[in-house]
Amino acid sequence: MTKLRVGTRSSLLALTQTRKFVADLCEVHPYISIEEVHIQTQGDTSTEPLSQSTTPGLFVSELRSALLEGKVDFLVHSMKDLPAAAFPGIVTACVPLREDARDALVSNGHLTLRELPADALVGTSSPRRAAAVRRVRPDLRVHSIRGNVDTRIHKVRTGEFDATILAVAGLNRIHRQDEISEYFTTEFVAAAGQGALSIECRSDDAKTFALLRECNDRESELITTAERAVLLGLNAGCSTAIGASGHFVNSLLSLTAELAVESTGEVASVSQRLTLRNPSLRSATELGLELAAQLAAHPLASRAAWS
Ligand SMILES: NCc1[nH]cc(CCC(=O)O)c1CC(=O)O
Repeated sequence: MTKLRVGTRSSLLALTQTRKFVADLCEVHPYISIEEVHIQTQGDTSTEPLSQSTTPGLFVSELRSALLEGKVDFLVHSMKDLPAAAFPGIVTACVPLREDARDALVSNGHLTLRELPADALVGTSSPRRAAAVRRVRPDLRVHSIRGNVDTRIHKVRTGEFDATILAVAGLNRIHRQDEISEYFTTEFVAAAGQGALSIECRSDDAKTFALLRECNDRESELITTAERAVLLGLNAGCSTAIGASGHFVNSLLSLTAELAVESTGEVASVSQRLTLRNPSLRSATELGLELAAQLAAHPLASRAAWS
C-alpha cells in the first residue's frame, strides 16, 4: 500500500475538488491510500481586495511551502489561483479533465445581467469581471466582494449585493448550479485556467509524479497551457483584466484572449488557431505568447493595468 498526503485549502470548494480528484486517483491506483492535510493560506485569512494584493499567489504560497518541506506529497489547486510562472522545485504532474470554463451570474430575482435594475450592486473582486459588467451595463455599480464561493452566494441572497459573477465549475462542484441565472458564453472571455485543476508535486519526486500523471487529460493540459502562456507573455497579475479561452476545433487548438480596461470596460480581443494537428506543450505555449504579444502591441494596452 502506497501512502500519500495531499495538501489542500479547507474551503468547501477546495475540499470538494480535492476529494473528487483523490477519488479519481484511487480508481486508477486502488492500492494507494491518501491522507488529507488542510492548510490555511493568506488568501483565506486576508480581507484586502484581491486585485490590490501585491503578493502573487495569495492562495498558494503556504501550500507550496508545505510541499517543499515534505509535509505533503502533492497539491490540488484551482489552476486559476496559480501564478502563471513555474515555481522552482515544483512541477505540474497533471491537469485532469477540465470542467465548464464559463462564468455565470448569480442574482436576486433570477435576473440576467441585462435585466438587472439600473444602479444594481454587483459584487466582484475580479478586474476582468468588473470590466465585463461595465461594458455590458455601464449604469450598474461594481464593488469588491470577498469570501469563499458559498459566502459570496450568501451575500447575494441576503441582499448585501444584487448579483455576483462566479465560475460555473465552482458552482457545479459544490452542487450550487441552481443558483445560476445566466451563463456567459459570448459576452466576455473567462479567466485562463478557469474550471481546471493543477496537480503539483516536488520535481525530484519521480514516483509520485508517475502516479499522478495517469490522471492527466492531454487536451485540458494543452488548452490551459496556451491560456496561461497569455498571462506569462503579458506578465499579468491579479490586477490585470485579462481573459483567455482555448478549445479544440476539428483537432486544431484555437485560442482567444481579451485584455480590458477595468474602469471603462473597453476591450482588445485577439484570436488565433494552431495549424498543427498534434500540438506539443511548447507549441501551445507559443500560441499563447503570440496572442500576448498582439495584445501588448494594441493601442488599448497602455491603459490596461498589469503588474
Ligand atoms: N479563488 C477564486 C476561485 N478559484 C477558482 C474558482 C472557481 C473554480 C475554478 O475556476 O476552477 C474560484 C471562484 C470563482 O471564481 O468563482
